Amino acid sequence: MSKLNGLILAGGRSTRMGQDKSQLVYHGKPQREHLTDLLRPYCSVVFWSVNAIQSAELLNSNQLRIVDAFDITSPLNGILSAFQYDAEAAWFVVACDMPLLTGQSLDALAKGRNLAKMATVFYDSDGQLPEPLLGIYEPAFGPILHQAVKEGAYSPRQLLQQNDIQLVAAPNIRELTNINDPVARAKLDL
Ligand SMILES: Nc1nc2c(ncn2[C@@H]2O[C@H](COP(=O)(O)OP(=O)(O)OP(=O)(O)O)[C@@H](O)[C@H]2O)c(=O)[nH]1
Repeated sequence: MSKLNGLILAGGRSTRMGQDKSQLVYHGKPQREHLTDLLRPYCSVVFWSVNAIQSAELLNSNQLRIVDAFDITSPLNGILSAFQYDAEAAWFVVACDMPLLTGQSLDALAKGRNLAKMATVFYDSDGQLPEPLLGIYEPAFGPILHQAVKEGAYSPRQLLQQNDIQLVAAPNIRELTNINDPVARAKLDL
């Protein structure tokens, strides 16, 4: 079995929130740190997937990070850069903007993992489509992703729909809620 690395997707522009979503505090520490703690039991190492600006801000920190290596603004940049960093690892990917996430969901994904498929992900809240930004991506997904990005296909959901993946029912679909703007954040009971 290939080693499983963690990847916190933190490199988005957070335009709607107006501040870096990965640094918002919901559980006593910045979300990117909180998620690192949650992922650690499943992974040999956990990296933050960051853009160039964030990476420069972290210059004096020893935080493990992978800087976006491609000229696109998309979560796929982060995942592809991770495969470029280590093509033989599998990557347990978690978006930084799911503050309700707990180990319950991560456990369900880890237990539902199918090594013969390219990825193991949950159905999204409609129970129909795959939720791409929380999942385990096997090494076989790397070349597929590379090709897709080369062709300008940047929709992670579409990419999953076109490939052989393992879909798992989320134990608590609420945990997959994205919080993208201050209004949604204010409504959260955390
Ligand atoms: N590494 C990396 N992560 C990204 C990139 N774009 C989005 N993400 C991450 O993917 C997840 C979902 O991001 P979105 O909500 O689609 O985009 P966003 O840039 O964070 O927010 P908006 O600017 O408001 O759309 C978050 O965890 C982001 O940090 C990117 O270009 N690089």
